[in-house]
Amino acid sequence: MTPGIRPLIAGNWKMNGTAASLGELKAMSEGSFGQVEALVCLPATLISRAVDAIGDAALRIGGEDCHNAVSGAHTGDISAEMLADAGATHVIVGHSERRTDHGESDAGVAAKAEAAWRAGLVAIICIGETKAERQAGETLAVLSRQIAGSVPKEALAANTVIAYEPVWAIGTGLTPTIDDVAEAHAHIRRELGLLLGGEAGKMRILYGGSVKPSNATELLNVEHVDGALVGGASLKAVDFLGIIAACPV
Ligand SMILES: O=C[C@H](O)COP(=O)(O)O
Repeated sequence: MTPGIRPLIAGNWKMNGTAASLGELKAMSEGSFGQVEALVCLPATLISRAVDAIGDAALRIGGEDCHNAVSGAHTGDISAEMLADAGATHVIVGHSERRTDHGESDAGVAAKAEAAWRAGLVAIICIGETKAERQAGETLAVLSRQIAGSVPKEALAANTVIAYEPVWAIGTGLTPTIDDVAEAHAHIRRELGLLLGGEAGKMRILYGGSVKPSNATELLNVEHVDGALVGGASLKAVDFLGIIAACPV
């Protein structure tokens, strides 16, 4: 954790969930968050129903991706303004599954972050190396390149969160060593400093990749790990709330 930064535990339901899942979300919203900010990013089909279901609970609701345009001929896409209209407060951009499945580039991710800000949303910008890149010793260089390309230099701590997700740790049950997490997060903080100056010291850097209640405390205790982006373990209230409870604040 970074002194003075309020931790964020963010769920990402990916392509999971129907109306039948709203009960689980309601149970999450009724949990205890303490000093933690809690967010669940949902498929677009669920956002407005989720916002209605949780009422005035502190749990925030976000989207998983947005187009960079306000509106137009982009079949199947959704704009940041539409997400905001549905009640979202955050949106994930540049998740590795989007970069891989939809060929998203660093420049495209930066444009989506700017679209998020335009709509008043917080952009959660994802970066992370593949297994091949790690094995080739390129992890830090990849992170530098992704930060330079995906994080607009106007980013503020108030409207931007960085999520470091080693691609090989997502949904695999594998996590980097604590030393590797510490090295990556310290590197990200340094690179953000070069790009953003003083804002970098206030910006949240999340770790993502096989976070669960049993490993959350150890990961969140690492310097410069200011929260988590959680996939599989965010689908069940008991697991998600377990991660929040494990947060060392
Ligand atoms: O966005 C979340 C991440 O991709 C992590 O997913 P996971 O917790 O299922 O490994």
